Amino acid sequence: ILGGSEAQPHLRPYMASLQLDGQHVCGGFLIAEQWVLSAAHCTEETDGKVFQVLLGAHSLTQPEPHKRLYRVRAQIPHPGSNIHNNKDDLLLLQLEEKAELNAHVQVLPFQREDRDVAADTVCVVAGWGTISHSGRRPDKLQEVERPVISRDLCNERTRHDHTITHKMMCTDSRRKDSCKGDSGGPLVCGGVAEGVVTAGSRVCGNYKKPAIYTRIAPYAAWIDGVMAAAAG
Ligand SMILES: NCc1cccc(NC(=O)c2cccc3[nH]c(C(N)=O)cc23)c1
Repeated sequence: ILGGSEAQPHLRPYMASLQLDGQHVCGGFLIAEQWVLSAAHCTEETDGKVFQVLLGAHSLTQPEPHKRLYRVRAQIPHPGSNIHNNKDDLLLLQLEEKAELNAHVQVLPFQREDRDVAADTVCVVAGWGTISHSGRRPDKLQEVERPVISRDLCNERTRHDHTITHKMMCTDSRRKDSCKGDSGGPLVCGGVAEGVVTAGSRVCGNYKKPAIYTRIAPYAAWIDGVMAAAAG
């Protein structure tokens, strides 16, 4: 997160850190007791290794009550996701067991009504991604408020040049922005997850390249279907 501030500890108890060998790789968030939603691009460069999911954390390194690393039973990328574009950039992770819910570990509801969030709506994005252009990584969860911008503005030739579909949304990226390692985290508007951070053009903090999020509502049926099928 560029230009943000340290989150109030455990005020975002849905936040997950997707880790490999104890290293934070991507964000994610708890959508059900045994399920985390993140971004499919997060599995690139992991050469087939399975993530572990850290829940209940504020600091990545310090011991904290209710902080717990969960093994992942299954990682299910959206079938339409691919390495060449940002389409369908969603990843479902089934935890080995149900997460123990408490004040520090909670589910975040996601938007099910497929209607665009109005431009200028101020939303919040949080994560343990880089906090500087030089790639400095934080120990503690960061957050930043960002206004939604219209798809038309985001699709302008000098911005994302008509690559933003109705299943994506954008926020202004002038100075304050999501960045490397924030992918997979939720864009929260009015207490509801409306989008999932996607790396998009990978650029951070440049107003000419607004941040891109995968809208969740268009995928509600896919998410429900995967969870129901796995429940058996
Ligand atoms: N503001 C939008 C936004 C949201 C989330 C992430 C990103 N930017 C990256 O993720 C990124 C940035 C720089 C070099 C990079 N190399 C790689 C990589 N996978 O090799 C990713 C990146 C941007």
